[in-house]
Amino acid sequence: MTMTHQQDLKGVFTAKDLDFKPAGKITKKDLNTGVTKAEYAVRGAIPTRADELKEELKKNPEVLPFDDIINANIGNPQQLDQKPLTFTRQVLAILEYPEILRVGHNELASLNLFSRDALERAERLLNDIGGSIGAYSHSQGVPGIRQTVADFITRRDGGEPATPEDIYLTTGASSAATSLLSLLCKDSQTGLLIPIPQYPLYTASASLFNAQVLPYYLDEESNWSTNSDEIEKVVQDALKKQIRPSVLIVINPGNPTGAVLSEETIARICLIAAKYGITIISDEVYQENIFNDVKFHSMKKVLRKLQHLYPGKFDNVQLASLHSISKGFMDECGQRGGYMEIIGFSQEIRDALFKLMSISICSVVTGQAVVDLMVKPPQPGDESYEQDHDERLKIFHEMRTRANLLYETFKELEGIECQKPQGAMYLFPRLVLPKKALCESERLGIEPDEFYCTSLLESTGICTVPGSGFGQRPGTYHVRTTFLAPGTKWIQDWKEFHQDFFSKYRN
Ligand SMILES: Cc1ncc(COP(=O)(O)O)c(C=O)c1O
Repeated sequence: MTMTHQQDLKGVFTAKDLDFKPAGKITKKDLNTGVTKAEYAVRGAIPTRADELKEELKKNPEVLPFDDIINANIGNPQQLDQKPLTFTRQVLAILEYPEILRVGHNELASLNLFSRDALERAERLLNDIGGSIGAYSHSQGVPGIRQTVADFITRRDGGEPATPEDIYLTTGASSAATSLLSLLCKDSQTGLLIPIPQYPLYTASASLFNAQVLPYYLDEESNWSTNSDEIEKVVQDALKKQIRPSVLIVINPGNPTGAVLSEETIARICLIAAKYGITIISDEVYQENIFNDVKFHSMKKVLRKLQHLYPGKFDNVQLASLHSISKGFMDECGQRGGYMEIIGFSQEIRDALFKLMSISICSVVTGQAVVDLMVKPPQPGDESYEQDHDERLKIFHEMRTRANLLYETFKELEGIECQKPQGAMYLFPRLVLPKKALCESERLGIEPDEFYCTSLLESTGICTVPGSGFGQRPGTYHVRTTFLAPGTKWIQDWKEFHQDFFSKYRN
């Protein structure tokens, strides 16, 4: 503030006005306890330490036993040098600066900077959006983009129709999930059935919205499968304790497990939802990340099949399914885009959801455009098709090769047991740690898997997340790693670390 400005306020208060002791600052105790209780390990203590080490590497590289931090803690492929799809970025460049179009299609195409189909898509999107990505859109999202999403879902689900009225474009799947949960968590007796292990967005949201977590455990021995009998038992136990099992969260393909649900398992999940009136949130953000001859079945497709097969029985099932531009082949995590499809809800619930979504006006409009590009990539015959197809194939092969290499490496090692990769971007191996390592972690006052992950980070720069951040059966320990980091040296470094760790702590 300049002197003149300070002087403007001189004399505004009397001495009596200023005769008070300044009040203190707010403290943690004044906050929403839901926020204080919530935990999100993907960006927790170990990644925070990795950030400190990254700074240390810049200042004193010689004091650390590694040259780089490998961020295997979060599914963030472009942070790890994955190239964005060219078609996506060409369209976005024009959306950001439509003046480029004034140069003319032929001239732009001859520069080899923009393909003709990118120019056409950008024009169509600008038209649908209403001219500028800098303007708010409809609260459900741009109608033309919702139509593209509905067409995609219809194709994906073998012709089962989807409509733009059921689609919301969202600022990523996270915001779709938190909006839905803020609507559905009525009070502290609301129960959320959450798979364990799970992506911690869901337990953190349960804390934020003061709901009860009703954990259902996935079966590690059968490649982290979902057991519907286990879910039904959790439902019945909750009811006995006067907790309403209101929402069933399914993550398919799973994070952190990578497990992909069979059609039969999905049908059994729908049966529980139909029987007990539980809303399903099906998080399907990894639907394109499928490896090793496994097939993805959407919750919506299976539900529709059941509705045709057993008229009347499944008509009241309420489902919200989520998708995101952060995963698959787009991997545009930073652009923040996604969609949810809501089906089976009554008009009054749809109205309430619309009101809730309209409070935050609309989702990021460039993110909405990327959703359009995700669900409608270049097709054979389009100028970009070959290049786009090759770029996708490269991403797919690199991820699958590294997933399999990491899995094979873990298989060779003692004290680490890993299920075969099926989908998503992660492996979640179990650590069977020697007693001496357990004692050492106890002495340090940390969980054994946290001890392992911390030691891995400090020795190699590889940043992972301990299983405790995702939930695990008591007495078991895991580590979650992505298989996104480029190259294979880090896998070799991990192997050597693991062997040294076991030599040091072997009983
Ligand atoms: C299962 C799952 N759902 C949702 C998200 C968040 O997605 P978005 O970036 O679209 O918010 C993630 C991110 O890793 C995830 O693993």
